[in-house]
Order: sequence, then structure tokens, then C-alpha cells
Amino acid sequence: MPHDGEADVALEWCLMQDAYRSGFIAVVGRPNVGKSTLINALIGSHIAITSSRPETTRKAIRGVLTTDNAQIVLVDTPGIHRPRTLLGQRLNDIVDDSLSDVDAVAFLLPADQPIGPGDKRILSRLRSDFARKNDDGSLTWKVPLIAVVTKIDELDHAALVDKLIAINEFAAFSDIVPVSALEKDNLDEVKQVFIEAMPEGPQMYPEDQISEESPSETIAELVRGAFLEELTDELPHSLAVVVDAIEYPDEDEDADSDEPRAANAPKPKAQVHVSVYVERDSQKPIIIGRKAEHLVRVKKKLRTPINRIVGCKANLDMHVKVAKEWQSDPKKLERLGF
Ligand SMILES: Nc1nc2c(ncn2[C@@H]2O[C@H](COP(=O)(O)OP(=O)(O)OP(=O)(O)O)[C@@H](O)[C@H]2O)c(=O)[nH]1
Repeated sequence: MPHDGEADVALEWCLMQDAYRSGFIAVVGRPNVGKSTLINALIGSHIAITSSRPETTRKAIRGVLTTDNAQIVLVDTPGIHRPRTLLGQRLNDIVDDSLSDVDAVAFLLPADQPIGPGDKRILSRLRSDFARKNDDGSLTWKVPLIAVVTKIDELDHAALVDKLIAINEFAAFSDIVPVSALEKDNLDEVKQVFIEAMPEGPQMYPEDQISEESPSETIAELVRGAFLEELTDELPHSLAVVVDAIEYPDEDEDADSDEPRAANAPKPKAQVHVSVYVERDSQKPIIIGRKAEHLVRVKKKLRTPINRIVGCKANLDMHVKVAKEWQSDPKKLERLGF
């Protein structure tokens, strides 16, 4: 028979296990460490833009991860870097916004690269935002700081152990969790560590909602990502995509019509009107490709995801336009959503 006190402790422990947890996690790390790939893998859907080039993420895209006992909003941040252009500065402002008001920080460090100056710069940023100095000079983190060691498929076991030791010495992390988002290795452990870092709180979004982005924002990011993949060497940053309109097919059209639609007539499609902006006239043919091959391939690649986002069959109608020097023009940046 447990004593009364023991029973109370056991009861409290059970209640704690059942408590629903919710909150925000900022996913930070230098460019190309695999932030977007991890968020997509955790949520099991293609939300954040991924690419083999650095600095492809421009927005603090959020994914909402819902499990039986928790809901976590993952804030994907642009790679923290020294700004070179006005766009670069805006990117860093976005990172500032993402960092404020989060319940935990996931600091991604790639297993296949040594800890470098970029990581040290991020750590000192995190210290100034999230650490409190104690009387004895030591630091206490105000929120859990989780090290996520990415791309572990690139290393053998012995090298990974050395890497984990180095990361343990790098900072006082509340947890260190290795993962390969590409191989889907250890994703459940990452989820579990994230959930445990969340405070108790209610479910914030419906269970089936996986992103805070509107369909237009999600499609714009998908189109930009697809072009970046398609155009392997050119145009890393001078590409902006805006969804001008999504026209849904008129559901009542058949009901209003006197003529029944022929059984084999194709169902009307939604129309997704997209403008793809480049900085110079000379860049237009690069985007379009010979015989419009790039446009055709991007359209084909995105057919299924866009149908899913729009909720029915959709036609992607793309127009390539020039917005001269948009990366340095505050008004144009504003118009393009930055
Ligand atoms: N081998 C391996 N490669 C990975 C893994 N995760 C991501 N990558 C690759 O790393 C590259 C960058 O991935 P992203 O997810 O776009 O990186 P990011 O940190 O969001 O990049 P930025 O938007 O530039 O900040 C891509 O080529 C990914 O395929 C992984 O677990 N293993």
C-alpha cells in the first residue's frame, strides 16, 4: 500500500503525463543545415521550401504539428547571415520576429560539418535573447535550447559520437538529439523532445491544419522552390513569386444550367494565376527556358501539391514579369510581400 504522500505524487505524475502541451518552437541554424527538410519530415507534408542552395527560405513559415497529446507550431527561419542587401536585412528582421515569443528553440547543427563561425554567431544571438546571467556569472536559458544534429546519414557511428561530444561542449543544451530528416531516422525522438519542451496549454489549431499560411502563400513558396530546383546555377535570389488570384470553379454552374453536362465532359478546373518576378529582362528567358521547358516542368512537378492545396484540379497559369532591382527597392519589396 502506498503512503498517502506517495499516492499524491503518483497521481500528480499521472496527471502530468496526461497534460496537453502546446507552444511555439523556433527552428534556427545557419543556411542549408536542413531546417525546412526537418519541418517537412516532422509534419509529413511539403510546407517549407527546401533546396540545395543556401538561403532559400525567406519567410517564417509555420508548420503545425499535432499529436495525441500536443500541438507544436514550428517557426521556420531564414538562414541567419550577414545582410548584403535590403532583402538580406528584411530576412534578418523576420528572424527577429520568429525568435520573439517562442517556448523553445531548436538549434540545428549539421553532423557533416564542423562547428563554425556561423554557429558561434547564432549562439551568441541566442544568448543575448534567451539567457539570463546568474550571480556566479553562469548562464541560465529562459527557454529550453535543443540541439538537433542533422544529416546523421552522412556519418558513421564513431564520427557521430565525436560530433555529439563536440556539440555537448559547444553550449549547455537542454537536449541533444541526432536526426536524419532525409532517411526519416530518429524523427519520433525529435518529436518527443520537442513535446517535452512545450508548456502545458490548449490545442490552438484544428487537428487537420498543418500550416498557418494561406493557400496563396503556400503556392507562391512552392513555385519559387520549384524554380530554384529547376534553374540549377542561375538566379539564386532575384526571383519573387506572387499568387495574384485563385479562381475556384463555379459549383453552381451545372445546377443553374438547363443543359446537363455530358458524362465524359471534363470537370472545370480552378485557375491559379501566378506572377514570377525577375530583376532584369535578360533573366526572363532563363526562367522560361527553351520552348518554355522550365515552365512546363514546374507546372508538371507542382500539379499534385497544388491540386491538394486548392482542394480540386487546378491549372497553374504563370506569367514571368520584370520588377527592376526589386531586392533594393523598399516599395517593390513591400509589394512582393517582404
Ligand atoms: N544527407 C542529408 N541531407 C539533408 C538532410 N536534410 C536536409 N538535407 C539537404 O540539405 C540541403 C538543405 O536543406 P534545407 O532543408 O533546404 O535547408 P535549410 O536549412 O532550410 O536552408 P535555408 O533555407 O537556406 O536556411 C538540401 O539539399 C537537403 O536535401 C538529411 O537529413 N541528410
